[in-house]
Amino acid sequence: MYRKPREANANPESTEKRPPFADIRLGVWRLLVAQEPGFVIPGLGWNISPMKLSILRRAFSDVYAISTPMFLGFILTHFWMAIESPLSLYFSSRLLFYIEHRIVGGAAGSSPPTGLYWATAARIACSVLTGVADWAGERQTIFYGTRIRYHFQERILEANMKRDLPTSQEAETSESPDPSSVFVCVQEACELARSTLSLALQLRLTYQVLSSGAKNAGPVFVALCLLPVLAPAFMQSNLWSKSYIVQAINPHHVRKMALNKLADDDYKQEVLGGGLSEYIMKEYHDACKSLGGVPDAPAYRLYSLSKNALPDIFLSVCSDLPTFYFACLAIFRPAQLSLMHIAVLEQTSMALRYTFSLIVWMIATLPKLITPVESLYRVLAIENQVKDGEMPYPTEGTPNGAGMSINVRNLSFTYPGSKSTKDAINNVSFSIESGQLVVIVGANGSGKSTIIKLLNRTYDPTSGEISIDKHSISSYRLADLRRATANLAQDHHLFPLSIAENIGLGHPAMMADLEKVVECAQLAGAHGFVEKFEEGYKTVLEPASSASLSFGGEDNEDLKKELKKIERKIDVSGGERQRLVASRTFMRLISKNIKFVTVDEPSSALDPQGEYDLFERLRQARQGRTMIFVTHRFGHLTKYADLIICMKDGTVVETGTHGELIGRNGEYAHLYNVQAKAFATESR
Ligand SMILES: Nc1ncnc2c1ncn2[C@@H]1O[C@H](COP(=O)(O)OP(=O)(O)OP(=O)(O)O)[C@@H](O)[C@H]1O
Repeated sequence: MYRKPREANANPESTEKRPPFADIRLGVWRLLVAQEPGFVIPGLGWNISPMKLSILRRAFSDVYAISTPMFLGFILTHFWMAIESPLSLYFSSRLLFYIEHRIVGGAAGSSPPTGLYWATAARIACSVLTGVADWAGERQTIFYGTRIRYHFQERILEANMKRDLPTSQEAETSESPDPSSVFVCVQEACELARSTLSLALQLRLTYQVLSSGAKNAGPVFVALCLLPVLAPAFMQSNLWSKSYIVQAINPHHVRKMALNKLADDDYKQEVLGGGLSEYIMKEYHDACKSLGGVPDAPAYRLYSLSKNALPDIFLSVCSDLPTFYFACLAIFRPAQLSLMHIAVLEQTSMALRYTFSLIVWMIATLPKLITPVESLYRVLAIENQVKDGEMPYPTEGTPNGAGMSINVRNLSFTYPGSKSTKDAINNVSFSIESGQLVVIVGANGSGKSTIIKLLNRTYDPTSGEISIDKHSISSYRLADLRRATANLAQDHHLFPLSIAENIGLGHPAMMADLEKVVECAQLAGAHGFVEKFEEGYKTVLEPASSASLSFGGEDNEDLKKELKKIERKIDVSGGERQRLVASRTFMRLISKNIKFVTVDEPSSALDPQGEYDLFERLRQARQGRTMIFVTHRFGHLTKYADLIICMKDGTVVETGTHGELIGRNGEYAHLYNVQAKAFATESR
């Protein structure tokens, strides 16, 4: 059954504090309506706090700083639009006054008064200036708006680019700020100011014009014009200015929705294959029956449903009150009314109501428009969790071509927000000398990738210390460390750029050297398939979407086909993708700055030969650099390793060379034998 809005305390235990939201049941819905802090005008939804005002001030100062001349032009246009309506009204009333005087006064033979010419010229000038202001306003919205959007797009991109991974994973940074929000908000605030000024001038003028005829008619008329706009705010509940969550809680409705979804293509195979249609239809029918007519109309409509027709009748009559009032004046005080008064009444009653409703609407929406601006500024100000050091890397005196030496002591780490009760790695210690080849082995989840992430300073450890060339990793400048590191990871991505750029970005300084790019693609085994593309190395594999179909074009088959053609993407297999990413790493290895290379299982989709070749070529490209491999298929690598780190459940259980660890017959020997056995079985 439909139930009237009933507001309940969302948090029954707290009796002193205001609950953060009202909990309301409506039809099949549960509504959680935020009780927002700040100054609220009842019924109008005006809710603005000093914090929001300071954001608005900052938005204005930014918009002003982006282009002062454009800002001044923008303000001027709005100022004209504010005074235009009352000015036009004033000149219209003067014009009518002279027209009436001439027609009714019977002055047909005499020459017209100069005031008539002036009023006509002024009225025409107003119209011309309004045309100019409309044209300028439109251009300002597009060009000034675009300039402001570009400015904030760039700042957002810059902030996102600099943000480190742990900070990016915080909920606050996952919101995507809207670069248009600042201009939209400033525009709305200007329009609010403009409408308020316009309303004040309109009221003043109406009051003056009408009071000059019928005594006291001005204030009464104005009050009657505004009443129909104000009354609904106090008489009708609505959700349009409120923040709320709508949740379907009626179990029969929820089941109906779930069953309805089973018609989607995703479930086709199971539903058709399993012959489930009959069961689904029966259950759907039962759910509808159990719902028993409880309305599922949108919650906002149920919320504003009145108990009886009285408010609607009152509001309807209210909108005719100004006309009734003038009818009364015409009956009881006909001498005080003129043609001019009637014309002004006609024009102003509509204009006043429109401007006032606009203001009511804008004061309710402005705080909502400030919210995205607030979140934009918040996102721009977020500081990285991984703090930058000050020491340059490599330090003075480090021999050219020497790899990084690494010392790890009592390292522990838990991922931020992890629900696990165990550390990802716990009390890990090991040392790697400059130029060593290291292989980290261990079962799934044993902490191998986590170690790589800590060595690359993607995260900072929870406790323990990492030293690079005898100094704490956190004392070095992050940009220097990144410049000295090449990292080929398992979660690799292609950029929505050309293949040449995708590879060249490994070493941007040499990006223009296509020969080097091709050489690197050959090393990673990517050249063969890249050659086959029509556009070769210029091919863009994952282009950013650039076309869209208009709403009206949905039923135009030719347009739809054309869109498909435009959007057609060239795809590659998972293994080919891995080869392209590996090509980028070979490109990076050209740089003499690289002193540390990490290779974390980048070969899951490669065929055995591809994987073998990749590891061999990476190993050969080492040239004195320190290199760490993480891989499950380590048989062909560990025999070359200077150090094998064997991990289990987040701890290092063994370290040594292949021979030493096999001799120890522990965890490494166990993993190695499992692989060898599987291989022997496969080859039999
Ligand atoms: N982003 C993350 N958030 C929370 N926990 C994580 C995250 N990444 C990894 N873990 C957890 O940390 C532990 C170590 O994971 P890690 O990825 O380092 O293991 P691994 O040895 O590299 O595993 P695999 O061989 O499967 O790649 C695991 O228990 C894993 O569930």
